[in-house]
Amino acid sequence: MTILNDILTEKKMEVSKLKKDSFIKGPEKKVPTFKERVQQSSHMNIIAEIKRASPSKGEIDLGVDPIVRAKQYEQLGAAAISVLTDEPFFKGSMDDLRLVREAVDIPILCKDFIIDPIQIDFAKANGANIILLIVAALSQEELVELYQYAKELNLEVLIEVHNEEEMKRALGLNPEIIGINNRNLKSFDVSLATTEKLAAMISNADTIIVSESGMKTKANVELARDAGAKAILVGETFMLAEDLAKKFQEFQVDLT
Ligand SMILES: O=C(O)c1ccccc1NCC(=O)[C@H](O)[C@H](O)COP(=O)(O)O
Repeated sequence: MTILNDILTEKKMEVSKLKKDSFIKGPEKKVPTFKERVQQSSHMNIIAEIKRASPSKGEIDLGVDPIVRAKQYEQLGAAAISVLTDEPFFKGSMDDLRLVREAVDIPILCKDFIIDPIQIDFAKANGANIILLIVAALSQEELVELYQYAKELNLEVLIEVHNEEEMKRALGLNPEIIGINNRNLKSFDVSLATTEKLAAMISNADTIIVSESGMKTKANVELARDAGAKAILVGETFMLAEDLAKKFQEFQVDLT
């Protein structure tokens, strides 16, 4: 059993309890799209994550105030904010996402393990602008169905891959945004070589490549940039940074 199997087992139970009619929909906020933010930026676009805990690290910052943290990320120039909404493995919640939505005016990624359209409705009702679809968690049929459903709802979709086979499946959708996750879901090892190897498979220059996980140093970010990434997704390093502003500045490398 991999951690993904464990997470998906939990997720199926969670989904069975979600009821569409019971969602309390917050007021919709008009914010720029992530794609627009990337197109207008000449430096590395940062998706800064609110991450209380993780399977690989355990507790990171259980008591983080999502409103304070989101405002800091926005002020420091984040292109988007990722909110981990999974509770059992990451100690996040949809309440976190809703609070962040009220606090900031930049796009928000609902970082969860989506296996059913009802989760997309739930994410949208709580203010998400971008949803994550993890290729490893879905059959191709499910991936296509969920992708199309999210697009119909005017959501942006970050399609996440870990290896060549998943990249081929993702490319079949001709997606606008592809996330290459550098963390091996079995071993939790992180290797930026994953971004180098998989980014080389993308021939469409308009596809926005997001290099995810394991960004610790400026050299890591430059390597991702040189491989073709226009954006990075950073959790742990920001959550544990002693000087968040300095770390942010270090990661906003020039893209030109
Ligand atoms: O972070 C984990 O331990 C993890 C384990 C299993 C599935 C997903 C996991 N993380 C989700 C993410 O993709 C990361 O939170 C995100 O890319 C940021 O990573 P990092 O900067 O290394 O915290």
